[in-house]
Amino acid sequence: MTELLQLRDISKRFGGVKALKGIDLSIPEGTIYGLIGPNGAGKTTLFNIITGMYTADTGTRVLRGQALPLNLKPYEIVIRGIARTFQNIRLFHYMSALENIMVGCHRHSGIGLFATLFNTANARTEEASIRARAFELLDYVGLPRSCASRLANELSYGDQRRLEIARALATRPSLLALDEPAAGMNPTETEALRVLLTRIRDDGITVLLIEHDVKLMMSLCDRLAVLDFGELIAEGEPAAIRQDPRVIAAYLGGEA
Ligand SMILES: Nc1ncnc2c1ncn2[C@@H]1O[C@H](COP(=O)(O)OP(=O)(O)OP(=O)(O)O)[C@@H](O)[C@H]1O
Repeated sequence: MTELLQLRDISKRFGGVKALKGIDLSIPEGTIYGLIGPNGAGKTTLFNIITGMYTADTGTRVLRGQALPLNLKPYEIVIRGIARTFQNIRLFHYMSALENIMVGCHRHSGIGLFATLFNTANARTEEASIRARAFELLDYVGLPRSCASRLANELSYGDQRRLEIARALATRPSLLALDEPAAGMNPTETEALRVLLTRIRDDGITVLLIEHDVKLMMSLCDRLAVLDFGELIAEGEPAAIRQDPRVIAAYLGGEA
């Protein structure tokens, strides 16, 4: 399996708290990869380092063989191919669903300020192709066309989560990073999420997620990394993780 993202010796300290202690991790291309562990284990910190929200104190990140310097800003990480969603949905609430997706598509737009301001023929053609791509993504994540013109904050919770995924996909990432995507979802929405994430993986986009729903993670993920007190205590396929004594002691208890 080809490695998409390699992390080496990633550490992060907040004052006296060692949130991450020299994490080595490789995410293989074409997998759904899960981060699990008890509260305070360091999952969010690692996720935020991968997506550029936090700067690690030590370590290296390599995406498809290209170094991602630790001081890159979140938007620079997006440009290099890692897009994310947030635990607390962060859509542009007073823009339509379609416009939210179009914002993501603009990262690939080659049209400059002059063309945009003067609405040149090139700008109009580009705008039309961005709109068409946004409609494709709306369909892809399973949102009905009737959602396109509705304000993002008028959509149901599950649909807003789908819209966030569509906006992230619009940046054409090689790694889609999802922070607790099933939080607050009902069982029907969770099942639909599982189908969508499997499809995204099958279409060639690697998926990284943090999620507290252990049953979902065990059945959805191809591989899991387990953190505890800032250390990686286990890594592998769910079947092996479920039986790992350290994981059972630290996290799974009777849940596996
Ligand atoms: N911004 C911060 N400032 C200070 N301490 C922090 C900060 N972020 C995280 N920590 C501390 O770092 C440790 C790891 O926290 P982190 O949020 O990464 O864990 P987590 O595994 O995501 O937990 P949870 O499942 O509860 O979200 C904890 O001790 C936490 O209190």
